[in-house]
Amino acid sequence: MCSRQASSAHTSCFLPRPVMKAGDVVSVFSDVEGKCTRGATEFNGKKVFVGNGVSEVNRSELFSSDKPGRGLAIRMTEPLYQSPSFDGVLTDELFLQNLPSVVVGYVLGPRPGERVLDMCAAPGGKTTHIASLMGNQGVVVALEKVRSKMEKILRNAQMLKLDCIKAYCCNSIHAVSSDPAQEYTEGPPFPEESFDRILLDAPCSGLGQRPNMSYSWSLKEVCSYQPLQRKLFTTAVRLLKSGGVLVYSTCTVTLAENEEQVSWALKTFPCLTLQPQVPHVGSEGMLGAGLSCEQRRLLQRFRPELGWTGERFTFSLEKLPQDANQDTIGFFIAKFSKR
Ligand SMILES: C[S@@+](CC[C@H](N)C(=O)[O-])C[C@H]1O[C@@H](n2cnc3c(N)ncnc32)[C@H](O)[C@@H]1O
Repeated sequence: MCSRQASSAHTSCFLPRPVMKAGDVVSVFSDVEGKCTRGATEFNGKKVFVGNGVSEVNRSELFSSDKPGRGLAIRMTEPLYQSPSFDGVLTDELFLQNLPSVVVGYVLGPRPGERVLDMCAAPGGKTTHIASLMGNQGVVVALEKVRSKMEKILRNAQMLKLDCIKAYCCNSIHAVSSDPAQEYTEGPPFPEESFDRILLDAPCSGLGQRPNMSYSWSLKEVCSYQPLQRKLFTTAVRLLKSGGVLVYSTCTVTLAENEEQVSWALKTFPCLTLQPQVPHVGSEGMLGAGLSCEQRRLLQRFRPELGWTGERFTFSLEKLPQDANQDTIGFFIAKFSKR
């Protein structure tokens, strides 16, 4: 951040550099490459303006302690992005999610008493939503490859008092047992056809996330997700009961990780059929992956372009504004049933 007073003082040789005090009007920038050192008084690196605000603290309170800063430093008065902060609000009752992620839970349509698998679950936003849609009745198995992230799911489930969630640290590619005699056990690996519903909220290139100040991945990294997603998808199909529902979602915008995956899935697994999604508030799937118009209409794509009109809307799934999909992160949802 930089003090507005400070920037005008830069033009004078005679005034000492003013030090930011509580109550000063300041401009806030994001340090795109993470190169600004703590407490630096000048910075010529890459930065992006995110808005203006008023400092709640003196500069010394921000930088003189050894500990990382906590609490509110700048009260934003002119933020560039309109999203309000829900940090720390009703943490034992709410889990903040973006609109497409909430839609995923409804599209999966879990019912009380069912056995549901969330294959890539941390930090558990969708897991906890699914469990609450089930009224905490049945089982939601949440798998996550990274142990510390899996522990976060457990903490979130505990905080929201959702004890039907069972979380395990597991590479979901290997979550299906190769032993045909294997019986269902609480944790992985599971026998084939173990679950009524499966969510594969796949690891992806994340190009739909916003605000995104910079993107430093190589093309090779972006392209690495398609094969990984196919391995996870193959396991998902094996673990799904006949008559079960599989939802595939990503928070990216590439054809390769979205429509091309659907096209591949329909060819590779003739037992799968695309299903209509309720609610359907996104736009249809993109051209270019060999899907028919009818198939593309069954998909849901959310667009990451800034579409903010300044109007506020009250969230209600029955009455979403027509252009709800224009002010969300980029996201993709496909729903399949298995014969
Ligand atoms: C898109 S995020 C999931 C977000 C989550 N569904 C939610 O709504 O909170 C993908 C997650 O999958 C995990 N992951 C990646 N590869 C995995 C694998 N092979 N098996 C299990 N989890 C994996 C990542 O560590 C990451 O936490």
